[in-house]
Amino acid sequence: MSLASKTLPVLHPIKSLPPGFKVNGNLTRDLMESQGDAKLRSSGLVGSSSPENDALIGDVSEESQDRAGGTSLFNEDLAYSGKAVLFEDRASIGDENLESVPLPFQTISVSSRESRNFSLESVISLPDGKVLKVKQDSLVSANPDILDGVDDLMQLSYLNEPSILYDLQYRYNQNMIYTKVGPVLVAINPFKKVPLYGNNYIEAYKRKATESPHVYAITDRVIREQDEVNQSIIISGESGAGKTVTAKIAMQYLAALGGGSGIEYEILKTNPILEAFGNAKTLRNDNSSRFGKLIEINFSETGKISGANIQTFLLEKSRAVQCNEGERTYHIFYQLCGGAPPSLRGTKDRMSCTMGVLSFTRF
Ligand SMILES: Nc1ncnc2c1ncn2[C@@H]1O[C@H](COP(=O)(O)OP(=O)(O)OP(=O)(O)O)[C@@H](O)[C@H]1O
Repeated sequence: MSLASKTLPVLHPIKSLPPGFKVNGNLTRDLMESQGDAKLRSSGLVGSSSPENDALIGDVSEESQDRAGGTSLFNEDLAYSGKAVLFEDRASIGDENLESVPLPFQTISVSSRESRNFSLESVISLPDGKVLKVKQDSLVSANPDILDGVDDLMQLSYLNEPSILYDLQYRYNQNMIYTKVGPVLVAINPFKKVPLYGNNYIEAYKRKATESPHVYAITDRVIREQDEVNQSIIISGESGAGKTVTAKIAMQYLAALGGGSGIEYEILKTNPILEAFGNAKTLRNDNSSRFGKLIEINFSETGKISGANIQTFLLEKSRAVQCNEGERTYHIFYQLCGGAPPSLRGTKDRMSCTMGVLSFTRF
């Protein structure tokens, strides 16, 4: 039977789920991958599965249907209607090819039905016109359009994995690689030059002319609050996430604000030396730090940098003598060989061993 031949009932948007509604469980990644991946993800309509949810979602559907009689309840806020999640119970529509079925609405919408094995299914119409059929217990709430690209994820009405990914991607597409989650800063590695750094930006954050999330903003707060108590910035992430670059950006801001004594340049100049002995090319990162680093920067009472202490630990020592296919040992070995006169290059093996011992004693 063709769905097009049916008269679809009017669908009413709801701007939030009934009070007391909870979504438990984890994102069903499989579902996203199998059901139109990015498009479904970008709709924010992907989610969790649990027996409780089955019951709860059943309740939602019924309650939504009850509410559908009173449309004024749902039309009160236009801002929420652009990307509304619609629930509607209707008769079975069989296994027809839903991809080709035109539906009479533009927004993301959901209709549900009970299949033979009693698990609820939903039909979702994406903004680009695609129609998908998914298990209803795999859906979570989408946020309204006005929350697209918020700079603090805490502002989202529905904080779930698809909503977070959608917001981060939305911002990333506009070169906004930084997003706040309360006091935490999330950075997406752009792997390209983004116009977010340099003196103009440093000045803007110094004068508080902008409040966009940024490493500069975090560092600025650290400088201002260190009068009261010592401050720390912890940078974490997987290999290649951008920790080293982020630390350098923070240090540049510290140098720009707390500079004057000249020590700031000495601190910045330690980076190439440490990286020569402790960084190497890996399959994930051409300049991977193979050691941990704790940098302490001291400020005088006048707010100027007065000294620094850099501790390194957990160097991956085995890399000095062996590494995986496609990876390299520490940069220093190649730099020394590259700069050595031809007469010395013939003794490369001996030089590598010597430098290996040197790097062990340094760390
Ligand atoms: N803010 C950024 N802008 C542009 N490119 C960046 C930025 N952050 C990181 N990158 C790119 O990503 C690469 C990897 O970053 P980085 O070395 O800082 O990662 P990491 O987290 O320190 O990795 P590892 O743990 O392996 O040392 C950099 O060499 C650079 O090309």
